[in-house]
Amino acid sequence: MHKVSLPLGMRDEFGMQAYKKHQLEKMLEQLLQQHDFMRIDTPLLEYQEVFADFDLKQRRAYHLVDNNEAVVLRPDLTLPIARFLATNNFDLPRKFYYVGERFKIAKSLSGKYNQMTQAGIEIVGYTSLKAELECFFLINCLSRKFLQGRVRIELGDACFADAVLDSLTKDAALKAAIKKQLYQKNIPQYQKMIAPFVTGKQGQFLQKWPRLFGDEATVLQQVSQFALPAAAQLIINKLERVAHWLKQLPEQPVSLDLSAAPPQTYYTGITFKGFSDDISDYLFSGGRYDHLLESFQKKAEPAVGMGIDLELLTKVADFDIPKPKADLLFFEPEQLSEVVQICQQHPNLTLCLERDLQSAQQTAATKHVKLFRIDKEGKISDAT
Ligand SMILES: N[C@@H](Cc1c[nH]c[nH+]1)C(=O)O
Repeated sequence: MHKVSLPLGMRDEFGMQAYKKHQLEKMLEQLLQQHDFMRIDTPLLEYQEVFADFDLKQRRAYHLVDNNEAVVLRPDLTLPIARFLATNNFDLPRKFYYVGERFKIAKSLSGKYNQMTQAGIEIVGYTSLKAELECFFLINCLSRKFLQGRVRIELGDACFADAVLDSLTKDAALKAAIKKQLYQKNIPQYQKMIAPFVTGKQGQFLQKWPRLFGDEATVLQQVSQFALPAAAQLIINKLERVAHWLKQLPEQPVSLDLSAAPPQTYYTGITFKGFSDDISDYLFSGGRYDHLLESFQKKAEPAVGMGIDLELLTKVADFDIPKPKADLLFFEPEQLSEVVQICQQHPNLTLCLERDLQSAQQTAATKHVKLFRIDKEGKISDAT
């Protein structure tokens, strides 16, 4: 007998949950098509090199070998799209979307699956913050449509930490170590590392930094008390402007987090996450990545994108799932041509496969639907 269990982190999807995810995908696709996004499907398997510059937790990717070349099951969908853009001569700017599987070996006992369906968008070729605003506009649409407007948008900036730390030291290793402790909110270690700087100009800010997250107005008020290095202050000004624009969206809570790690190492500007306070993981995550295409081609292209966790959205989305309830058509095998005609005329009929009429009637009663049969003239009559 063969094994019936699945490899760790894998699952079968079926029934209502699978159907709901598919419906959600269709609705999402409709929204994105309406907003002029073009679909891209890239393969599941890519050369390992595609992900190499950005690590992307390669230790947690599925590594395979194809003709002596190292390949991986894609752990991210943005890098394959960057690879795709570098090899196809598209006129830019342009907006793309995708829906597909990504594979990442989850930490053991985390309860997470290793294969997840992710949807996402990539807006390529725009330097303006309007590209970020389109992401927020879409999050807001989806939040109101599926989550009663409960999605909070949290803003950050991938360059903020460096803008602060560059004013303290040139020591790259020290900067990396401070960031690591800050991002992990490992306060005792963080305090130890910033100790040499607390009497300096940024001292008070450094002490407060790990707690600078939460409602945007509160964080902006707190941060306004510090004299930040010029580069960091410019980022704060930008975040303040964006937060102000964002608040024009209906039912849209906004937060700031100045002490979180950027969700991906390829981000170069504003980063954001969308989550609902009653769910621990985030549903949306994205940012600007103006240098990513340089890994694949000579020319850099400005770009902004976001991933949408379709699994989580399926779990928490609240919407009426259209579930057609079809009546049954009982037929004899020699009536197949009549079946075709009748089904064309009555699209709400589905084939009843029971051998005899009595079993068909029982099935119809159990399913609470009507039963029809085909008479000698090829007409349908009620046989419930
Ligand atoms: N690929 C990113 C999301 C994203 C899309 N575009 C830009 N960022 C992620 O999985 O977190």
